[in-house]
Amino acid sequence: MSQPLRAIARVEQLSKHYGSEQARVTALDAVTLSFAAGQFTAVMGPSGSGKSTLMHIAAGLDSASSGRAWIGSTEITGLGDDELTVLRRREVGFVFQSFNLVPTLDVRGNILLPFDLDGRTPTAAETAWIDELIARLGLRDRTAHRPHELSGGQKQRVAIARALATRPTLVFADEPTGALDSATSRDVLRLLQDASRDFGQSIAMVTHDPVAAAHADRVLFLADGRLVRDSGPASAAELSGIVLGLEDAS
Ligand SMILES: Nc1ncnc2c1ncn2[C@@H]1O[C@H](COP(=O)(O)OP(=O)(O)OP(=O)(O)O)[C@@H](O)[C@H]1O
Repeated sequence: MSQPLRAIARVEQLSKHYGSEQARVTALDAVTLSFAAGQFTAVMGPSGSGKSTLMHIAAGLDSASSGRAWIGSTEITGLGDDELTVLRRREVGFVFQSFNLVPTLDVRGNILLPFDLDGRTPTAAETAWIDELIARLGLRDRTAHRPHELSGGQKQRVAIARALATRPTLVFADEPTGALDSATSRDVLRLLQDASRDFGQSIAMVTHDPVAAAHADRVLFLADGRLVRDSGPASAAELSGIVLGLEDAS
């Protein structure tokens, strides 16, 4: 019998509300789920279903209205800012929809930022890995450019390289292929697959794209702030059918 997979991140009865009484929006409604260690998990669902909110709270970047969240065995709900920052810096990579690049740093400087923030320089092996990331993401001739000199897709690739640079245990990626053409998307998805298959990293990826989600080992579906389906690997056509059904129902 196979062993149950260990959870690398977990939320329990997680709710998030925005606004006050009359204008109250429930972004997450008592969601309980876990991301398994070493797995590539995609999160899909209609626009406004709570995907980004879930990722932000699970990564310790936003607070919950109620419920609990863990990274590994550490409960992050209620953790102080300093402890949370150290945990995130050591264990978590995040690709934001807005890329969040530092405008004054060039591409290499942005990719090296997690090391700088942790007060250390990369080892020789880490430098080799960063060079490989730069090559695989097609950024070799852009390393000395600053973000304002890059296209949207190039900025997104820098954000992905930065998130993977320290080989964090857990990577949260919010629409990591949203600004990319289909060939570059495929390269990024392969990189994420390799991160989980070859290096045991856990990937949680929000996407609207069934072709992207078809690269995952597992696909979670949110609708109206609730987890409504938990699927194993599936084809783009199957995932597309599920998403259309959820959109029709909402
Ligand atoms: N800061 C905020 N203030 C008020 N409402 C918010 C805020 N952030 C998100 N929401 C609301 O919470 C709900 C969930 O938003 P969220 O961004 O998590 O959805 P999503 O599934 O990621 O959407 P999309 O696919 O369009 O990116 C939406 O109704 C949104 O309008």
